[in-house]
Amino acid sequence: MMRSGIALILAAAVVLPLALSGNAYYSGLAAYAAILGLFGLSVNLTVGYLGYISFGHAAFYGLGAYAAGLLVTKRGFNFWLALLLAPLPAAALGALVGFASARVGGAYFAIATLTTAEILRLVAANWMDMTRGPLGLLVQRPRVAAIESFGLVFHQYYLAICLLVLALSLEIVRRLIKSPVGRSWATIRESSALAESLGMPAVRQRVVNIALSGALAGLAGALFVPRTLVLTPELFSPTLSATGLLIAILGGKATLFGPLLGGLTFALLPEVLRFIDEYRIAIFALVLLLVVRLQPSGLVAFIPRLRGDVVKAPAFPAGDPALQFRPAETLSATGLTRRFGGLTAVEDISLAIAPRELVGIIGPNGAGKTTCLSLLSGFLSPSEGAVTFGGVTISDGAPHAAARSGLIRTFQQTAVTPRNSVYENVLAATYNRQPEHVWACLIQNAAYRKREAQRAAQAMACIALVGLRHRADDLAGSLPYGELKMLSIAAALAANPRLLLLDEPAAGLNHTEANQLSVLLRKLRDLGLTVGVIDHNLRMMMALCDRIIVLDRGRLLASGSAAEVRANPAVIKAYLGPGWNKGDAHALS
Ligand SMILES: Nc1ncnc2c1ncn2[C@@H]1O[C@H](COP(=O)(O)OP(=O)(O)OP(=O)(O)O)[C@@H](O)[C@H]1O
Repeated sequence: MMRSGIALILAAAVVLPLALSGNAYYSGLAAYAAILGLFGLSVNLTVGYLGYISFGHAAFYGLGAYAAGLLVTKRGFNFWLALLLAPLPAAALGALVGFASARVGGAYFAIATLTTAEILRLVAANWMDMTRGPLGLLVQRPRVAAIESFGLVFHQYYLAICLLVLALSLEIVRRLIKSPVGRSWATIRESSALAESLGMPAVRQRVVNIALSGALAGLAGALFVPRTLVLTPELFSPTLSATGLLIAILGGKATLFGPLLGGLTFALLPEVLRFIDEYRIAIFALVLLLVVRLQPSGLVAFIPRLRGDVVKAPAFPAGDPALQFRPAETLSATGLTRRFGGLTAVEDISLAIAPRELVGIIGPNGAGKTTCLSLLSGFLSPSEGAVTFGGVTISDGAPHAAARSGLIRTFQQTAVTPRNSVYENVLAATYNRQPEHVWACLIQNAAYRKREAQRAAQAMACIALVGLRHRADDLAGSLPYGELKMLSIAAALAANPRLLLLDEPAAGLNHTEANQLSVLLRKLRDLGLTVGVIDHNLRMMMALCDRIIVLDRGRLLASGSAAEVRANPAVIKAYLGPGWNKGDAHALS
Protein backbone atom coordinates (compact mmCIF):
# COMPACT_ATOMS: atom_id res chain seq x y z
CA MET A 1 0.00 0.00 0.00
CA MET A 2 2.77 2.39 0.89
CA ARG A 3 4.46 1.92 -2.46
CA SER A 4 1.24 2.35 -4.43
CA GLY A 5 0.52 5.53 -2.44
CA ILE A 6 3.89 6.94 -3.49
CA ALA A 7 3.30 5.80 -7.08
CA LEU A 8 -0.01 7.67 -6.99
CA ILE A 9 1.76 10.89 -6.03
CA LEU A 10 4.24 10.34 -8.86
CA ALA A 11 1.33 9.91 -11.25
CA ALA A 12 -0.22 13.09 -9.84
CA ALA A 13 3.08 14.89 -10.58
CA VAL A 14 2.43 14.18 -14.27
CA VAL A 15 -1.36 14.44 -14.48
CA LEU A 16 -2.19 17.35 -12.13
CA PRO A 17 0.01 19.99 -13.82
CA LEU A 18 -1.58 19.11 -17.16
CA ALA A 19 -5.11 18.98 -15.76
CA LEU A 20 -4.63 22.35 -14.04
CA SER A 21 -2.90 23.96 -17.01
CA GLY A 22 -5.29 26.90 -17.17
CA ASN A 23 -5.63 27.42 -13.44
CA ALA A 24 -2.61 28.85 -11.66
CA TYR A 25 -4.61 29.36 -8.44
CA TYR A 26 -5.50 25.67 -7.94
CA SER A 27 -2.11 24.59 -9.18
CA GLY A 28 -0.45 26.85 -6.59
CA LEU A 29 -2.74 25.53 -3.88
CA ALA A 30 -1.84 21.93 -4.76
CA ALA A 31 1.86 22.84 -4.64
CA TYR A 32 1.34 24.47 -1.24
CA ALA A 33 -0.44 21.34 0.03
CA ALA A 34 2.55 19.26 -1.12
CA ILE A 35 4.96 21.61 0.69
CA LEU A 36 2.92 21.48 3.90
CA GLY A 37 2.69 17.68 3.54
CA LEU A 38 6.48 17.52 3.26
CA PHE A 39 6.86 19.80 6.29
CA GLY A 40 4.42 17.56 8.22
CA LEU A 41 6.36 14.47 7.12
CA SER A 42 9.54 15.97 8.56
CA VAL A 43 7.87 16.89 11.87
CA ASN A 44 6.25 13.45 12.03
CA LEU A 45 9.62 11.75 11.65
CA THR A 46 10.71 13.18 14.98
CA VAL A 47 7.38 13.61 16.77
CA GLY A 48 5.73 10.40 15.57
CA TYR A 49 8.52 7.93 14.94
CA LEU A 50 11.02 9.08 17.57
CA GLY A 51 8.56 10.40 20.17
CA TYR A 52 10.34 13.75 20.55
CA ILE A 53 7.98 16.73 20.50
CA SER A 54 9.24 19.71 18.52
CA PHE A 55 8.00 23.24 19.23
CA GLY A 56 10.34 24.85 16.74
CA HIS A 57 10.52 22.95 13.46
CA ALA A 58 10.20 26.30 11.70
CA ALA A 59 13.91 26.70 12.55
CA PHE A 60 14.73 24.07 9.91
CA TYR A 61 12.04 25.21 7.47
CA GLY A 62 13.11 28.85 7.65
CA LEU A 63 16.79 27.95 7.44
CA GLY A 64 16.14 25.92 4.27
CA ALA A 65 14.20 28.81 2.74
CA TYR A 66 16.85 31.42 3.62
CA ALA A 67 19.71 29.11 2.55
CA ALA A 68 18.13 28.72 -0.90
CA GLY A 69 17.24 32.42 -1.11
CA LEU A 70 20.71 33.61 -0.07
CA LEU A 71 22.50 31.18 -2.39
CA VAL A 72 20.47 32.61 -5.26
CA THR A 73 20.61 36.31 -4.35
CA LYS A 74 24.08 36.60 -2.80
CA ARG A 75 26.00 33.86 -4.60
CA GLY A 76 24.21 33.80 -7.93
CA PHE A 77 23.25 30.11 -7.73
CA ASN A 78 20.61 28.64 -9.97
CA PHE A 79 17.55 28.20 -7.72
CA TRP A 80 17.11 24.52 -8.54
CA LEU A 81 20.71 23.80 -7.53
CA ALA A 82 20.18 25.87 -4.37
CA LEU A 83 17.10 23.71 -3.68
CA LEU A 84 19.34 20.64 -3.58
CA LEU A 85 21.85 22.31 -1.24
CA ALA A 86 19.39 24.00 1.12
CA PRO A 87 18.66 20.86 3.20
CA LEU A 88 22.34 20.59 4.18
CA PRO A 89 22.52 23.46 6.72
CA ALA A 90 19.10 22.40 8.05
CA ALA A 91 20.41 18.84 8.50
CA ALA A 92 23.53 20.16 10.24
CA LEU A 93 21.38 22.29 12.55
CA GLY A 94 19.19 19.23 13.25
CA ALA A 95 22.27 17.17 14.13
CA LEU A 96 23.51 19.93 16.43
CA VAL A 97 20.21 20.43 18.26
CA GLY A 98 19.74 16.65 18.35
CA PHE A 99 23.19 16.05 19.77
CA ALA A 100 22.74 18.76 22.39
CA SER A 101 19.44 17.37 23.64
CA ALA A 102 19.40 13.63 22.75
CA ARG A 103 21.17 12.62 25.94
CA VAL A 104 19.04 14.65 28.31
CA GLY A 105 15.58 13.88 26.98
CA GLY A 106 12.61 14.95 24.89
CA ALA A 107 11.53 17.95 27.00
CA TYR A 108 14.91 19.57 26.37
CA PHE A 109 14.55 18.93 22.65
CA ALA A 110 11.19 20.71 22.61
CA ILE A 111 12.73 23.72 24.37
CA ALA A 112 15.90 23.60 22.25
CA THR A 113 13.93 23.71 18.98
CA LEU A 114 11.73 26.55 20.25
CA THR A 115 14.79 28.56 21.30
CA THR A 116 16.68 27.83 18.08
CA ALA A 117 13.77 29.03 15.95
CA GLU A 118 13.51 32.24 17.99
CA ILE A 119 17.26 32.91 17.75
CA LEU A 120 17.15 32.41 13.98
CA ARG A 121 14.10 34.67 13.72
CA LEU A 122 16.01 37.42 15.55
CA VAL A 123 19.08 36.94 13.38
CA ALA A 124 16.96 37.11 10.21
CA ALA A 125 15.19 40.22 11.54
CA ASN A 126 18.36 42.07 12.51
CA TRP A 127 21.02 41.09 9.99
CA MET A 128 19.85 43.73 7.59
CA ASP A 129 22.86 43.55 5.22
CA MET A 130 22.29 39.87 4.62
CA THR A 131 18.53 39.31 4.89
CA ARG A 132 17.02 42.82 4.60
CA GLY A 133 15.30 42.02 7.91
CA PRO A 134 11.52 42.55 8.02
CA LEU A 135 11.66 44.17 4.56
CA GLY A 136 12.21 40.68 3.21
CA LEU A 137 14.72 39.07 0.90
CA LEU A 138 13.40 39.26 -2.64
CA VAL A 139 13.93 36.27 -4.91
CA GLN A 140 13.21 36.12 -8.64
CA ARG A 141 10.80 33.49 -9.92
CA PRO A 142 13.10 30.62 -11.02
CA ARG A 143 11.76 30.04 -14.52
CA VAL A 144 13.29 27.33 -16.69
CA ALA A 145 13.30 28.37 -20.35
CA ALA A 146 14.04 24.82 -21.56
CA ILE A 147 10.84 23.49 -19.94
CA GLU A 148 8.78 26.47 -21.05
CA SER A 149 9.85 25.83 -24.65
CA PHE A 150 7.62 22.70 -24.44
CA GLY A 151 4.63 24.93 -23.79
CA LEU A 152 4.48 24.45 -20.02
CA VAL A 153 4.05 27.48 -17.79
CA PHE A 154 5.78 28.06 -14.45
CA HIS A 155 2.95 27.00 -12.10
CA GLN A 156 2.71 23.66 -13.94
CA TYR A 157 6.31 22.55 -13.61
CA TYR A 158 6.58 24.07 -10.11
CA LEU A 159 3.68 21.82 -9.04
CA ALA A 160 5.27 18.83 -10.76
CA ILE A 161 8.56 19.45 -8.94
CA CYS A 162 6.82 19.89 -5.56
CA LEU A 163 5.03 16.57 -6.03
CA LEU A 164 8.20 14.82 -7.25
CA VAL A 165 10.16 16.05 -4.22
CA LEU A 166 7.30 14.94 -1.95
CA ALA A 167 7.24 11.45 -3.53
CA LEU A 168 11.02 11.14 -3.23
CA SER A 169 10.94 12.23 0.43
CA LEU A 170 8.14 9.76 1.17
CA GLU A 171 10.19 6.98 -0.40
CA ILE A 172 13.21 7.95 1.74
CA VAL A 173 11.12 7.87 4.92
CA ARG A 174 9.34 4.66 3.85
CA ARG A 175 12.66 2.89 3.33
CA LEU A 176 14.02 4.10 6.64
CA ILE A 177 11.05 3.27 8.85
CA LYS A 178 11.04 -0.28 7.49
CA SER A 179 14.79 -0.66 8.10
CA PRO A 180 16.82 -1.56 11.21
CA VAL A 181 17.45 2.17 11.73
CA GLY A 182 13.72 3.05 11.65
CA ARG A 183 12.82 0.05 13.80
CA SER A 184 15.38 1.24 16.35
CA TRP A 185 13.56 4.62 16.49
CA ALA A 186 10.35 2.84 17.53
CA THR A 187 12.22 1.00 20.29
CA ILE A 188 13.98 4.18 21.44
CA ARG A 189 10.61 5.99 21.47
CA GLU A 190 9.29 3.36 23.89
CA SER A 191 12.34 3.17 26.14
CA SER A 192 15.92 4.16 25.52
CA ALA A 193 17.03 1.68 28.22
CA LEU A 194 15.35 -1.14 26.28
CA ALA A 195 16.96 0.07 23.05
CA GLU A 196 20.42 0.27 24.63
CA SER A 197 20.01 -3.18 26.17
CA LEU A 198 19.42 -4.52 22.65
CA GLY A 199 22.53 -2.83 21.24
CA MET A 200 20.88 0.25 19.71
CA PRO A 201 22.90 3.45 20.24
CA ALA A 202 20.02 5.67 21.35
CA VAL A 203 21.84 9.01 21.14
CA ARG A 204 23.30 8.36 17.69
CA GLN A 205 20.00 7.15 16.28
CA ARG A 206 18.18 10.18 17.69
CA VAL A 207 20.73 12.48 16.05
CA VAL A 208 20.31 10.66 12.71
CA ASN A 209 16.53 11.01 12.95
CA ILE A 210 16.57 14.71 13.86
CA ALA A 211 19.18 15.54 11.19
CA LEU A 212 17.05 13.84 8.53
CA SER A 213 13.94 15.56 9.84
CA GLY A 214 15.80 18.90 9.67
CA ALA A 215 16.86 18.17 6.09
CA LEU A 216 13.28 17.44 5.00
CA ALA A 217 11.94 20.55 6.74
CA GLY A 218 14.73 22.56 5.06
CA LEU A 219 13.71 21.10 1.71
CA ALA A 220 10.08 22.10 2.34
CA GLY A 221 11.20 25.63 3.24
CA ALA A 222 13.33 25.90 0.09
CA LEU A 223 10.44 24.64 -2.05
CA PHE A 224 8.27 27.38 -0.59
CA VAL A 225 10.60 30.12 -1.91
CA PRO A 226 9.19 30.25 -5.49
CA ARG A 227 5.67 30.47 -4.02
CA THR A 228 6.37 33.40 -1.69
CA LEU A 229 9.30 35.14 -3.47
CA VAL A 230 9.75 37.32 -0.34
CA LEU A 231 11.58 35.76 2.60
CA THR A 232 10.78 37.35 5.95
CA PRO A 233 11.75 36.41 9.53
CA GLU A 234 8.20 35.09 9.94
CA LEU A 235 9.47 31.91 8.28
CA PHE A 236 10.84 31.07 11.74
CA SER A 237 7.63 31.98 13.57
CA PRO A 238 6.13 29.83 16.35
CA THR A 239 2.88 29.80 14.34
CA LEU A 240 4.63 27.91 11.57
CA SER A 241 6.16 25.48 14.05
CA ALA A 242 2.72 24.89 15.55
CA THR A 243 1.32 24.36 12.04
CA GLY A 244 3.90 21.61 11.38
CA LEU A 245 3.10 19.94 14.69
CA LEU A 246 -0.64 20.11 14.06
CA ILE A 247 -0.27 18.72 10.54
CA ALA A 248 1.58 15.70 11.94
CA ILE A 249 -0.85 15.12 14.83
CA LEU A 250 -4.00 15.87 12.84
CA GLY A 251 -2.91 13.61 9.98
CA GLY A 252 -1.81 10.71 12.18
CA LYS A 253 1.38 10.39 14.18
CA ALA A 254 3.90 7.75 13.07
CA THR A 255 2.11 7.08 9.79
CA LEU A 256 3.60 7.76 6.39
CA PHE A 257 0.57 9.32 4.71
CA GLY A 258 -1.02 10.98 7.75
CA PRO A 259 0.98 14.23 7.34
CA LEU A 260 -0.10 14.40 3.70
CA LEU A 261 -3.74 14.42 4.75
CA GLY A 262 -2.83 16.99 7.41
CA GLY A 263 -1.00 19.15 4.84
CA LEU A 264 -3.93 18.92 2.44
CA THR A 265 -6.34 19.99 5.19
CA PHE A 266 -4.18 22.93 6.23
CA ALA A 267 -3.76 24.11 2.63
CA LEU A 268 -7.33 23.62 1.46
CA LEU A 269 -9.68 24.14 4.39
CA PRO A 270 -8.95 27.86 4.93
CA GLU A 271 -9.54 28.37 1.18
CA VAL A 272 -12.73 26.30 1.13
CA LEU A 273 -14.03 28.33 4.07
CA ARG A 274 -13.13 31.63 2.44
CA PHE A 275 -16.79 32.40 1.68
CA ILE A 276 -17.53 32.82 5.40
CA ASP A 277 -14.66 35.23 5.60
CA GLU A 278 -14.36 36.52 9.18
CA TYR A 279 -15.51 33.23 10.78
CA ARG A 280 -13.12 31.23 8.64
CA ILE A 281 -10.25 30.87 11.12
CA ALA A 282 -12.60 30.12 14.03
CA ILE A 283 -14.35 27.36 12.07
CA PHE A 284 -11.02 26.00 10.88
CA ALA A 285 -9.85 25.81 14.50
CA LEU A 286 -13.13 24.11 15.49
CA VAL A 287 -12.74 21.48 12.77
CA LEU A 288 -9.19 20.81 13.96
CA LEU A 289 -10.28 20.46 17.56
CA LEU A 290 -13.12 18.11 16.61
CA VAL A 291 -10.87 15.85 14.57
CA VAL A 292 -8.22 15.68 17.28
CA ARG A 293 -10.91 15.06 19.95
CA LEU A 294 -12.95 12.48 18.03
CA GLN A 295 -10.13 10.68 16.26
CA PRO A 296 -6.92 10.86 18.31
CA SER A 297 -5.17 8.58 15.80
CA GLY A 298 -5.60 11.32 13.22
CA LEU A 299 -7.28 11.68 9.83
CA VAL A 300 -5.45 8.66 8.47
CA ALA A 301 -7.59 6.44 10.74
CA PHE A 302 -10.58 7.26 8.50
CA ILE A 303 -8.77 5.58 5.59
CA PRO A 304 -7.37 2.34 7.08
CA ARG A 305 -5.68 1.37 3.79
CA LEU A 306 -3.48 4.43 4.10
CA ARG A 307 -2.14 3.41 7.53
CA GLY A 308 0.02 0.67 6.03
CA ASP A 309 2.19 0.53 9.13
CA VAL A 310 1.83 -3.08 10.32
CA VAL A 311 4.54 -5.52 9.26
CA LYS A 312 3.12 -9.02 8.97
CA ALA A 313 5.24 -11.95 10.06
CA PRO A 314 6.31 -14.26 7.21
CA ALA A 315 5.21 -17.89 7.36
CA PHE A 316 7.08 -20.01 9.90
CA PRO A 317 9.25 -22.74 8.43
CA ALA A 318 8.30 -26.27 9.48
CA GLY A 319 10.30 -28.00 12.21
CA ASP A 320 12.56 -26.66 14.91
CA PRO A 321 14.13 -23.26 14.21
CA ALA A 322 17.84 -23.13 13.51
CA LEU A 323 19.32 -20.61 15.90
CA GLN A 324 23.02 -20.39 16.48
CA PHE A 325 24.76 -18.38 19.13
CA ARG A 326 28.11 -16.68 18.96
CA PRO A 327 31.01 -18.41 20.75
CA ALA A 328 30.66 -17.99 24.50
CA GLU A 329 33.01 -15.80 26.57
CA THR A 330 33.81 -15.49 30.27
CA LEU A 331 32.33 -12.60 32.23
CA SER A 332 34.53 -11.48 35.15
CA ALA A 333 34.00 -8.85 37.77
CA THR A 334 36.68 -7.82 40.21
CA GLY A 335 36.19 -5.70 43.31
CA LEU A 336 32.85 -4.30 42.09
CA THR A 337 31.55 -1.59 44.35
CA ARG A 338 28.67 0.78 43.69
CA ARG A 339 27.63 3.57 46.00
CA PHE A 340 24.49 5.70 45.72
CA GLY A 341 25.28 8.73 47.87
CA GLY A 342 25.81 7.33 51.36
CA LEU A 343 24.40 3.88 50.50
CA THR A 344 26.69 1.11 49.31
CA ALA A 345 24.42 -1.10 47.19
CA VAL A 346 27.21 -3.43 46.02
CA GLU A 347 30.49 -3.85 47.83
CA ASP A 348 33.67 -5.51 46.66
CA ILE A 349 32.08 -8.28 44.63
CA SER A 350 34.33 -10.48 42.52
CA LEU A 351 32.78 -13.20 40.42
CA ALA A 352 33.07 -14.98 37.11
CA ILE A 353 30.51 -16.63 34.87
CA ALA A 354 32.09 -19.27 32.66
CA PRO A 355 31.04 -20.03 29.07
CA ARG A 356 27.83 -22.09 28.84
CA GLU A 357 27.15 -21.86 32.56
CA LEU A 358 23.63 -21.34 33.87
CA VAL A 359 24.18 -19.23 36.96
CA GLY A 360 21.59 -17.97 39.40
CA ILE A 361 22.00 -14.87 41.54
CA ILE A 362 19.78 -14.85 44.60
CA GLY A 363 19.49 -12.81 47.76
CA PRO A 364 16.89 -11.18 49.97
CA ASN A 365 15.17 -7.94 48.88
CA GLY A 366 17.62 -5.07 48.59
CA ALA A 367 20.64 -7.41 48.52
CA GLY A 368 22.03 -5.60 45.47
CA LYS A 369 21.15 -8.15 42.76
CA THR A 370 19.73 -5.72 40.20
CA THR A 371 22.51 -3.22 40.88
CA CYS A 372 25.01 -6.02 40.33
CA LEU A 373 23.33 -7.00 37.05
CA SER A 374 23.33 -3.38 35.89
CA LEU A 375 27.05 -3.15 36.67
CA LEU A 376 27.76 -6.40 34.82
CA SER A 377 25.82 -5.26 31.73
CA GLY A 378 27.31 -1.75 31.52
CA PHE A 379 24.11 0.03 32.61
CA LEU A 380 25.84 1.39 35.70
CA SER A 381 29.47 2.40 36.11
CA PRO A 382 31.11 0.93 39.20
CA SER A 383 32.38 3.27 41.91
CA GLU A 384 35.31 0.84 42.16
CA GLY A 385 36.32 -2.33 40.34
CA ALA A 386 35.87 -3.44 36.76
CA VAL A 387 33.96 -5.85 34.55
CA THR A 388 35.54 -7.66 31.63
CA PHE A 389 33.81 -9.80 29.03
CA GLY A 390 36.02 -11.99 26.89
CA GLY A 391 38.97 -10.02 28.31
CA VAL A 392 37.60 -6.64 27.17
CA THR A 393 36.66 -4.06 29.79
CA ILE A 394 33.02 -3.09 29.48
CA SER A 395 32.36 -1.13 32.63
CA ASP A 396 33.17 2.24 31.10
CA GLY A 397 31.25 1.69 27.89
CA ALA A 398 27.70 2.76 27.04
CA PRO A 399 25.19 -0.08 27.58
CA HIS A 400 24.75 -0.57 23.83
CA ALA A 401 28.50 -1.20 23.57
CA ALA A 402 28.18 -4.03 26.12
CA ALA A 403 25.26 -5.39 24.10
CA ARG A 404 27.37 -5.16 20.94
CA SER A 405 29.92 -7.45 22.56
CA GLY A 406 27.16 -9.96 23.37
CA LEU A 407 26.09 -9.06 26.90
CA ILE A 408 22.32 -8.78 26.66
CA ARG A 409 20.15 -8.08 29.69
CA THR A 410 16.43 -7.99 30.34
CA PHE A 411 14.53 -5.88 32.88
CA GLN A 412 12.51 -6.55 36.01
CA GLN A 413 9.65 -4.48 34.60
CA THR A 414 9.05 -6.16 31.26
CA ALA A 415 9.99 -3.70 28.51
CA VAL A 416 8.50 -4.08 25.02
CA THR A 417 7.00 -1.79 22.38
CA PRO A 418 3.29 -2.41 23.10
CA ARG A 419 1.89 -0.82 19.92
CA ASN A 420 4.03 -3.08 17.74
CA SER A 421 3.37 -6.74 17.06
CA VAL A 422 5.37 -9.56 18.61
CA TYR A 423 7.13 -10.03 15.27
CA GLU A 424 7.93 -6.32 14.94
CA ASN A 425 9.37 -6.25 18.46
CA VAL A 426 11.65 -9.21 17.82
CA LEU A 427 12.59 -8.05 14.33
CA ALA A 428 13.63 -4.67 15.78
CA ALA A 429 15.88 -6.50 18.23
CA THR A 430 17.85 -8.13 15.39
CA TYR A 431 19.47 -4.68 14.96
CA ASN A 432 22.43 -5.89 17.01
CA ARG A 433 23.16 -8.79 14.64
CA GLN A 434 24.31 -6.53 11.82
CA PRO A 435 23.92 -2.83 12.57
CA GLU A 436 23.22 -1.10 9.28
CA HIS A 437 24.45 2.27 8.16
CA VAL A 438 21.68 4.70 7.32
CA TRP A 439 22.93 4.83 3.69
CA ALA A 440 22.59 1.06 3.34
CA CYS A 441 19.00 1.37 4.60
CA LEU A 442 18.31 4.04 1.97
CA ILE A 443 19.97 2.34 -0.98
CA GLN A 444 18.75 -1.18 -0.12
CA ASN A 445 20.99 -3.09 -2.52
CA ALA A 446 20.82 -6.86 -3.04
CA ALA A 447 23.22 -7.59 -0.14
CA TYR A 448 21.10 -5.47 2.22
CA ARG A 449 17.91 -7.21 1.12
CA LYS A 450 19.57 -10.57 1.78
CA ARG A 451 20.54 -9.42 5.27
CA GLU A 452 16.96 -8.24 5.86
CA ALA A 453 15.70 -11.70 4.88
CA GLN A 454 18.18 -13.23 7.33
CA ARG A 455 17.02 -10.89 10.07
CA ALA A 456 13.40 -11.86 9.42
CA ALA A 457 14.31 -15.57 9.58
CA GLN A 458 16.24 -15.06 12.83
CA ALA A 459 13.34 -13.15 14.37
CA MET A 460 10.98 -16.00 13.44
CA ALA A 461 13.38 -18.55 14.92
CA CYS A 462 13.52 -16.63 18.21
CA ILE A 463 9.74 -16.33 18.36
CA ALA A 464 9.35 -20.05 17.69
CA LEU A 465 11.98 -20.93 20.30
CA VAL A 466 10.10 -19.18 23.12
CA GLY A 467 6.77 -20.69 21.97
CA LEU A 468 5.08 -17.56 20.63
CA ARG A 469 4.46 -18.69 17.04
CA HIS A 470 0.71 -18.32 17.45
CA ARG A 471 1.17 -14.76 18.70
CA ALA A 472 3.53 -13.45 16.01
CA ASP A 473 1.07 -10.92 14.57
CA ASP A 474 -0.58 -9.92 17.86
CA LEU A 475 0.18 -6.56 19.40
CA ALA A 476 2.70 -6.92 22.22
CA GLY A 477 0.44 -4.79 24.41
CA SER A 478 -2.30 -7.41 24.17
CA LEU A 479 -0.21 -10.30 25.55
CA PRO A 480 -0.76 -11.76 29.02
CA TYR A 481 2.07 -11.31 31.49
CA GLY A 482 3.68 -14.75 31.04
CA GLU A 483 3.87 -14.31 27.25
CA LEU A 484 5.24 -10.79 27.66
CA LYS A 485 8.12 -12.23 29.65
CA MET A 486 8.72 -14.76 26.86
CA LEU A 487 8.61 -11.93 24.30
CA SER A 488 11.32 -10.01 26.13
CA ILE A 489 13.47 -13.16 26.12
CA ALA A 490 12.80 -13.63 22.38
CA ALA A 491 13.91 -10.03 21.77
CA ALA A 492 17.04 -10.57 23.87
CA LEU A 493 17.83 -13.71 21.85
CA ALA A 494 17.29 -11.83 18.59
CA ALA A 495 19.96 -9.35 19.71
CA ASN A 496 22.57 -12.07 19.27
CA PRO A 497 23.75 -12.67 22.82
CA ARG A 498 26.78 -14.55 23.99
CA LEU A 499 25.59 -14.14 27.55
CA LEU A 500 22.04 -13.48 28.62
CA LEU A 501 21.39 -11.73 31.94
CA LEU A 502 17.75 -12.03 33.03
CA ASP A 503 16.36 -9.87 35.82
CA GLU A 504 13.52 -11.69 37.60
CA PRO A 505 12.12 -13.50 34.54
CA ALA A 506 9.80 -15.62 36.73
CA ALA A 507 8.28 -12.72 38.69
CA GLY A 508 4.50 -12.88 38.30
CA LEU A 509 4.54 -16.23 36.49
CA ASN A 510 2.35 -19.10 37.66
CA HIS A 511 3.75 -22.56 38.34
CA THR A 512 3.25 -23.85 34.78
CA GLU A 513 4.76 -20.72 33.23
CA ALA A 514 7.75 -20.89 35.58
CA ASN A 515 8.27 -24.50 34.50
CA GLN A 516 8.12 -23.50 30.83
CA LEU A 517 10.68 -20.80 31.56
CA SER A 518 13.00 -23.35 33.22
CA VAL A 519 12.72 -25.66 30.23
CA LEU A 520 13.54 -22.77 27.89
CA LEU A 521 16.56 -21.60 29.90
CA ARG A 522 18.00 -25.13 30.04
CA LYS A 523 17.48 -25.43 26.30
CA LEU A 524 19.33 -22.17 25.72
CA ARG A 525 22.22 -23.36 27.83
CA ASP A 526 22.29 -26.61 25.85
CA LEU A 527 22.31 -24.62 22.61
CA GLY A 528 25.54 -22.96 23.76
CA LEU A 529 24.39 -19.79 25.49
CA THR A 530 25.69 -18.60 28.86
CA VAL A 531 22.82 -17.52 31.12
CA GLY A 532 22.74 -15.50 34.33
CA VAL A 533 19.39 -15.31 36.15
CA ILE A 534 18.23 -13.23 39.09
CA ASP A 535 15.03 -14.44 40.68
CA HIS A 536 13.16 -14.78 43.94
CA ASN A 537 11.60 -18.12 42.95
CA LEU A 538 14.06 -20.19 45.00
CA ARG A 539 12.44 -23.51 44.16
CA MET A 540 12.91 -22.82 40.46
CA MET A 541 16.42 -21.42 40.88
CA MET A 542 17.64 -24.35 42.99
CA ALA A 543 16.36 -26.88 40.46
CA LEU A 544 17.49 -24.92 37.41
CA CYS A 545 20.95 -23.43 37.96
CA ASP A 546 24.36 -25.08 37.61
CA ARG A 547 25.64 -22.69 40.24
CA ILE A 548 24.09 -20.21 42.60
CA ILE A 549 25.63 -16.94 43.76
CA VAL A 550 24.13 -15.49 46.92
CA LEU A 551 24.28 -11.78 47.72
CA ASP A 552 23.35 -10.20 51.00
CA ARG A 553 23.48 -6.50 51.85
CA GLY A 554 25.60 -5.80 48.79
CA ARG A 555 28.22 -8.45 49.53
CA LEU A 556 28.87 -11.86 48.03
CA LEU A 557 27.80 -14.35 50.66
CA ALA A 558 28.23 -17.70 48.95
CA SER A 559 28.72 -19.38 45.58
CA GLY A 560 28.23 -23.05 44.79
CA SER A 561 25.83 -25.76 43.73
CA ALA A 562 22.24 -25.69 44.95
CA ALA A 563 23.03 -28.32 47.59
CA GLU A 564 26.06 -26.39 48.87
CA VAL A 565 24.16 -23.12 49.04
CA ARG A 566 21.17 -24.74 50.70
CA ALA A 567 23.39 -26.18 53.43
CA ASN A 568 25.30 -22.94 54.03
CA PRO A 569 24.34 -21.54 57.46
CA ALA A 570 25.19 -17.97 56.41
CA VAL A 571 22.74 -18.20 53.51
CA ILE A 572 19.97 -19.64 55.66
CA LYS A 573 20.58 -16.91 58.21
CA ALA A 574 20.41 -14.20 55.54
CA TYR A 575 17.06 -15.49 54.33
CA LEU A 576 15.47 -16.49 57.62
CA GLY A 577 16.98 -13.99 60.01
CA PRO A 578 19.12 -14.59 63.13
CA GLY A 579 16.56 -16.83 64.90
CA TRP A 580 16.58 -19.62 62.27
CA ASN A 581 16.90 -23.23 63.17
CA LYS A 582 18.01 -26.12 61.00
CA GLY A 583 14.45 -27.31 60.39
CA ASP A 584 13.66 -24.04 58.57
CA ALA A 585 16.24 -24.72 55.87
CA HIS A 586 13.59 -26.39 53.68
CA ALA A 587 12.43 -22.86 52.86
CA LEU A 588 15.39 -22.67 50.53
CA SER A 589 14.56 -25.89 48.72
N1 LIG B 1 19.51 4.23 41.44
C1 LIG B 1 19.55 4.06 42.78
N2 LIG B 1 19.66 5.13 43.59
C2 LIG B 1 19.72 4.97 44.93
N3 LIG B 1 19.66 3.78 45.55
C3 LIG B 1 19.53 2.68 44.80
C4 LIG B 1 19.47 2.77 43.37
N4 LIG B 1 19.35 1.50 42.87
C5 LIG B 1 19.33 0.69 43.93
N5 LIG B 1 19.45 1.39 45.08
C6 LIG B 1 19.48 0.85 46.43
O1 LIG B 1 20.48 -0.17 46.44
C7 LIG B 1 20.06 -1.26 47.22
C8 LIG B 1 20.10 -2.53 46.41
O2 LIG B 1 19.05 -2.44 45.45
P1 LIG B 1 18.83 -3.54 44.32
O3 LIG B 1 17.65 -3.13 43.53
O4 LIG B 1 20.09 -3.77 43.60
O5 LIG B 1 18.49 -4.82 45.20
P2 LIG B 1 17.83 -6.18 44.74
O6 LIG B 1 18.58 -7.25 45.43
O7 LIG B 1 17.76 -6.27 43.27
O8 LIG B 1 16.38 -6.02 45.37
P3 LIG B 1 14.99 -6.68 44.88
O9 LIG B 1 15.13 -8.14 45.02
O10 LIG B 1 13.99 -6.09 45.81
O11 LIG B 1 14.80 -6.24 43.45
C9 LIG B 1 18.67 -0.93 47.76
O12 LIG B 1 18.81 -0.42 49.06
C10 LIG B 1 18.19 0.13 46.80
O13 LIG B 1 17.28 1.01 47.42
